[in-house]
Amino acid sequence: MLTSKLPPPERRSRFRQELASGKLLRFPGAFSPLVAMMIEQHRFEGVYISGAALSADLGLPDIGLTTLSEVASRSEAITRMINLPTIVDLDTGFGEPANVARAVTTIERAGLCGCHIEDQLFPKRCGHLDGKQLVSTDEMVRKIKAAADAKSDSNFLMIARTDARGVENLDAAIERAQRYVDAGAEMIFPEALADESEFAKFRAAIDVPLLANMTEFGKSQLLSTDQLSSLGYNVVIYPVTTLRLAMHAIETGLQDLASAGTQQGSVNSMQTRQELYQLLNYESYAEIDRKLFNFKL
Ligand SMILES: C[C@](O)(C(=O)O)[C@H](CC(=O)O)C(=O)O
Ligand SMILES: [Mg+2]
Repeated sequence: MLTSKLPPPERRSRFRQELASGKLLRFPGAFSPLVAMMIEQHRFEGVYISGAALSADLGLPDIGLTTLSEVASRSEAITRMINLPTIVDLDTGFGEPANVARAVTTIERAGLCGCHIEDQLFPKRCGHLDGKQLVSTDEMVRKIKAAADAKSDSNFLMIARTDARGVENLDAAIERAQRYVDAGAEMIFPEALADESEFAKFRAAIDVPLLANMTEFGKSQLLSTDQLSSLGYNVVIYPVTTLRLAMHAIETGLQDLASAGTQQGSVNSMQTRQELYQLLNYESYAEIDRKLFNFKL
């Protein structure tokens, strides 16, 4: 109720333990605190805060237009309402190594368990589009070092994403990832790998935990949790899935309302009032009022 009672250091150390278990941890993306609460209700292991979903929610394309303050405040609002670990997408880190350091500090203070930065040249693109450009390996290494030094909780997870598979090739992506690990990245996010064999090659070459991005309508084959577990991946994100589901449902409902002149035909597809109140834990808020109004000196 109101806010999570789990202090961030405790949440991060629990997350580290889960990660060490070797079990694949599933992180669907949440574009709002309410969606994050539903992800928790459905017993997923964590929540991902996607740059693509966050910018789309603001009506903007995912080309690096959002500010650190916007990302931090949304991340904090989402993290506050759940006990699950949250990981956020910091795009290219909002600038040079010093900006990356400030971004990591800000996000850590917002209570998150980890973040990723990517090796694209600003302005960035969705990792599954053509025409991306990369910064040099040395430049990215400097950003990773700055990020690793900026952490104050050693359990805050620093993830490096490489977009090199789509720009150069798989070997170049592996080479970059190895350099990023040497620079202090504790997990690697290999963006836009094509299929199972590429996921397997990446796993064989890299010693730290790996994150798989199962975004729809992109360049990667959609692999199941069973496939990703047997491939040895540690975290899987479904970054824009909830937003795409919601937007499609909203569109269908609005079309129905416009054509029929009533939403009656869509009521059975809606979350009910009771379901919403349960998710919000409404009853325990009502309890505050009851206690106060029955209070006697
Ligand atoms: C993971 C990602 O960076 C995101 O912002 O969620 C995107 C997802 C997408 O656009 O589908 C990406 O893969 O670049
Ligand atoms: Mg992104």
